Amino acid sequence: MIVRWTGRRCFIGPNNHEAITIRPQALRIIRLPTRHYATTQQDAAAAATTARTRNIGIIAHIDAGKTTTTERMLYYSGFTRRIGDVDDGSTVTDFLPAERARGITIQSAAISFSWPPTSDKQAQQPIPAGTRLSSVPHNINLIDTPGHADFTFEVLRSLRVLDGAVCILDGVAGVEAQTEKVWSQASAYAIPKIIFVNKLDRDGAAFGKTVKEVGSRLNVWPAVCALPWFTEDGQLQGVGDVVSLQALKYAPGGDGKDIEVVSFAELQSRDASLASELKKARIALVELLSEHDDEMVEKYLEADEDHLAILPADITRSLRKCVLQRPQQVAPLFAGASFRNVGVQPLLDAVVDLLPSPDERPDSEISLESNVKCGLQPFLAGKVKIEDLEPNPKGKKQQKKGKATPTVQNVDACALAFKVVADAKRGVLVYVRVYSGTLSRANASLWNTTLQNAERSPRLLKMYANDAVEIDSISAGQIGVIPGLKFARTGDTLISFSGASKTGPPRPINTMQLKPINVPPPVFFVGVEPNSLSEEKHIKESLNLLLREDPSLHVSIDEESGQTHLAGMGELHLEIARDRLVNDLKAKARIGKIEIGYRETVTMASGAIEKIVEFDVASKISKAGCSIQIESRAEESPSNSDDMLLEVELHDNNRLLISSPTLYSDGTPKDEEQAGLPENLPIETVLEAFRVGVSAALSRGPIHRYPIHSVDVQLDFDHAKHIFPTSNPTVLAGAARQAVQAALRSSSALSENIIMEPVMLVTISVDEASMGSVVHDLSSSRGASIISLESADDGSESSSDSSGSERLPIDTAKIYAPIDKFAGGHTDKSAVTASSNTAKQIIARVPLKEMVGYLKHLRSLTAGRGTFTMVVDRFERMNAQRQRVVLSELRGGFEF
Ligand SMILES: Nc1nc2c(ncn2[C@@H]2O[C@H](COP(=O)(O)OP(=O)(O)OP(=O)(O)O)[C@@H](O)[C@H]2O)c(=O)[nH]1
Repeated sequence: MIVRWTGRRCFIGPNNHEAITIRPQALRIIRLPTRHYATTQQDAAAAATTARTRNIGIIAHIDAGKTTTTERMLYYSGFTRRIGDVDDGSTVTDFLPAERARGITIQSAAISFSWPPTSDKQAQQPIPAGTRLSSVPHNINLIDTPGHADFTFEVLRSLRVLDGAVCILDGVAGVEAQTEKVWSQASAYAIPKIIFVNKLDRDGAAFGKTVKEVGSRLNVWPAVCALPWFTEDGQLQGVGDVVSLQALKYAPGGDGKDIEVVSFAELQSRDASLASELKKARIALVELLSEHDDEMVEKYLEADEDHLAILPADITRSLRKCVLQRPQQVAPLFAGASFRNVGVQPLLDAVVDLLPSPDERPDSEISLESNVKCGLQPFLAGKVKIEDLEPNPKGKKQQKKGKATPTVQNVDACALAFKVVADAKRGVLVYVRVYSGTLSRANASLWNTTLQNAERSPRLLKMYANDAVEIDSISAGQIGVIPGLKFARTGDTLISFSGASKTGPPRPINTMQLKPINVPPPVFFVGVEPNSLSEEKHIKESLNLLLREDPSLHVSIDEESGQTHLAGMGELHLEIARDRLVNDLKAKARIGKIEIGYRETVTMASGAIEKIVEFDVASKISKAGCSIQIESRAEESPSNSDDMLLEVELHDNNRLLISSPTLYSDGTPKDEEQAGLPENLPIETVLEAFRVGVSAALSRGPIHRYPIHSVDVQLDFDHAKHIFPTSNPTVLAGAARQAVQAALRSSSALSENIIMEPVMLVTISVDEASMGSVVHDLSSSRGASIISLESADDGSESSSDSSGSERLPIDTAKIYAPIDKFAGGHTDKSAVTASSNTAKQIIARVPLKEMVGYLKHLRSLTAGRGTFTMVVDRFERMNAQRQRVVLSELRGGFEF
């Protein structure tokens, strides 16, 4: 049977008899009712829409083919009329100029399309029981994630909102270092994953070896669902479908829409070797599923123990079940070559058939009052009682027990801003994922629970890469865009609340936050200097925008020198930020050399330093004060004093402890005779102003101007003595800042060896032959401490997953993998295993300074084959000699 995908989708039923055709898809505008006024019918439509939604991401090592595969997905779904090409910069998803210029994905692009192509109406109908999911249209929200290590935060940010992921592997390189890293990050978020082995058209592609590596390096059982189908001379011509027992032959050189479907019977006469391999693969698949799903055992017995007789629909159902198991132990694996347009439609079917819809995902965790955790759904259902939420504030009168949280039913929607982009045409766009309720245009007021401010969102959009369509609402489980927000940053929680006052919803609803993403500390920085004074304002605004887009960047301003530092997680990260600042946001500034972000610390306590300061603002004198003591950070938590009002973690492992002998934690005076705080200064405002002042002072050390690391700051204030009728947040912050600066000067003068350097945890993948020279270089010339040396394929390390349970390594001998006939002579199974055993992994702790420019060096030591990933492990104090060397070198830095 020959099928042509020409904007009409043809589905092949389990027995290859049925063919259903569906009209070509138009850009779909989903109009959903708001939750409040929804009728039962509308609710049913919303539920059907959620069931037909897949929020997925593509994860992989750099250059594995994520963007190339995405372009095919858009093309086959009818979203684009031609296939974009990474190599000539015409892709839909890499739309930033910097991305197109470099051919890499930097900022994840969120994009929606339908698979299979559809009209609006169909997507809101419930799916009849027993129907193959991929035979009815689904709305796929796809987030293309970057593969470069410098953009780990971008990857985490998008993983946070995904319900499932496609992991793309390069069929020549196999499982690479970055793949392992992203895979384990996705596992930590319990994200179900399927695998696509790409680039099987390339010389040296080794499908079987890659399958084995999935088991050994990703510690998951590969369920081989597709096999590459080669011509006799080794050209990739299609794929064998292990589930449906048929083969798909793609027209050579075509756009991948002309597919010949070859039944198993026919295949036996046309290509007996593929037919026989399909049979082996089917047996292996049924055996594997039977080990993880009891129903598959029943189906096997019902089929008279004939692996081939089990219905494809039953196998698909079992695969789906295994994918959704937590922890995931089985990963369905598909094959193809996106660039040659082979194997992408079966992958799209798998996305719909095997990955979960939003309502199949576990409930989201929220935090309230910054330190109480509970599930979002029980909280919104009013099932969480106040006494469960109160963190038992010190010195505070107890709340009445047993009272249900007030007015949770007024929360119309709760959403996470997972990406902020400054679009040249449309201004600032905030990408959100809605976790409960419906964000609606009609209810345009939003409360940002992270920033504690209100914003208006009169318009909502659905993004199709860089095209936007206006919509009325975004319902739970959906991804959409709010244009025009002034403050919201990536990672903020936004809620829509009926009847919110000017100061937002009542407590604790106003503090409710979806689990934030941990931002790793920045380890490189550059100086940013405006070309002229008149440019200062524009540069400040542009930097603010960059920070809203990417919270893994940090900006700090040295009060004394006026110098601005932009800090980031890697050289490429800062290079891209610089491009964005200078080229896209047109900031006229001189950007300095990239330097390592060292830190300063103190080893001697400062003694208490009291400051009372006066500020003259617009001819009005305002006055405030406090007392500060600084010491090296203690391991243990401070003792539970009655005076303690706040304990808060600041950047760089610093901790702030605020105490007052005169106030309760709710701001009322302990002495009832005494006047309380001025009306304009509620306790939250006072504490926040002190926090802001302390953080600002810690961003520059007194000796070397590096940020301060690992100190405890004890701030004491007596409201009768330190807070005046003229006090305001600015002067309170100023008092705290000046007191911290004085305390730092006093203790730094007494401390020694106060510079700390970033030390990285580095994972290097090399082949056995180069391992000796790489280890020697690391330990003799780079001050590394080697943590472990292991074969990357021996599975000698067990891994843990999101549930925290340790999993045993997988025995690769038990993994089914076909023989790689065309992979450079690996013609038998033992060769596959032997070759895969030669990959070695070195894990070491190395100072960042020694890793600058390391990739080039590693390549020269390993004949170009070595790769590595690194993450910040910790900051360590340098010994006196190393500190001297570093300080003497610090005049320089290094050039881009
Ligand atoms: N031969 C062959 N080349 C491919 C295939 N898929 C992708 N490529 C090429 O591999 C290179 C990288 O592809 P991309 O799609 O940009 O990879 P990516 O994973 O998106 O890369 P980043 O965005 O940088 O992370 C490009 O030159 C593609 O043309 C394939 O199936 N076969």
